[in-house]
Amino acid sequence: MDLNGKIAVVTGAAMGIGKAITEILLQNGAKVALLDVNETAAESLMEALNKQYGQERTLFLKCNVESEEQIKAAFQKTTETFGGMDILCNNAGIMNESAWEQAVSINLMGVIRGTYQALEHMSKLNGGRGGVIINTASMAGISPLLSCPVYTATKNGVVGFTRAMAAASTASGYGIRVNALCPSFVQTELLSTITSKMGRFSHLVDKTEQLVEKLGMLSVSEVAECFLELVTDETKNGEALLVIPKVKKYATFPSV
Ligand SMILES: NC(=O)C1=CN([C@@H]2O[C@H](COP(=O)(O)OP(=O)(O)OC[C@H]3O[C@@H](n4cnc5c(N)ncnc54)[C@H](O)[C@@H]3O)[C@@H](O)[C@H]2O)C=CC1
Ligand SMILES: CCCCCC(=O)CC\C=C/C=C/C=C/[C@@H](O)[C@@H](O)CCCC(=O)O
Repeated sequence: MDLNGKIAVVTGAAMGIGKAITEILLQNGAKVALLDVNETAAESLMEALNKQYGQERTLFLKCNVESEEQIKAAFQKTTETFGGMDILCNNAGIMNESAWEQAVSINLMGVIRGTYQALEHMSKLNGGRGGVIINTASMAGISPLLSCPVYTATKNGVVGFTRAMAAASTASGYGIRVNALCPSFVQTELLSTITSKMGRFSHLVDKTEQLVEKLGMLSVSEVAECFLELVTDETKNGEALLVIPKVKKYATFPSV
């Protein structure tokens, strides 16, 4: 898929991995709607992006992925402004084992809400052009993180939802590919604040820090490069791409 002139929506776009994904989309010629709850971070990012790429290439929309209404309104505004929707990255996520219901609502239900609303604009069955949806899962969606059982569950859910939606899309003729991005630890604010968010598993923080030490840390741009591969390679559908420092590998699952 050639990204030039394509229209993309990224959730959780103001910081971290979402910001890097937004930047790589812009570098490759796409227009991007940035959705986020953090207006302050988004506004300073928008100022920089407008200078670099021009005001007509980006749009910030305040949107909490916990709200179906807000997602619906944001996608409608994107379509009205740019003339359609070709790419969705469901990226917004948190790690908080204390506020675990909110983690499920953002990390898993937010991906489902985003995907279902996107079908209204992207599915060929609804007059859309088709396209691609990339869900930011995690390595924890394939291999469990003992300090974060709920986070692990949400990311396993995202991988399962991605694989089933890809098959449903093919069988239904939506014309949409659906893939999951599964990075190991990435240098972002989410990772730098984990110690205060492990709730009842705080005593296991050392084990996670040892794992970070052992696996190493990815930069957001390394993750964005892998996102780009999943978007542009039209042979990829229903894939979970595992990204670890110096390792990039498509996950395999037992077939029954
Ligand atoms: N940092 C890491 O080590 C890894 C992160 N991930 C996943 O990558 C995604 C992005 O994480 P990071 O960039 O690390 O986090 P981050 O905390 O740096 O950025 C997350 C962004 O999402 C936004 N956000 C949070 N809740 C939201 C909501 N309800 N609605 C809309 N926007 C919301 C935040 O305002 C922020 O701009 C998450 O899904 C995370 O689980 C996956 C693997 C590793
Ligand atoms: C602490 C929450 C941070 C959330 C950010 C992420 O999504 C990062 C997830 C990254 C990696 C997960 C790896 C899990 C690995 C384990 O299942 C296991 O393979 C490790 C074995 C133990 C060891 O080798 O020490």
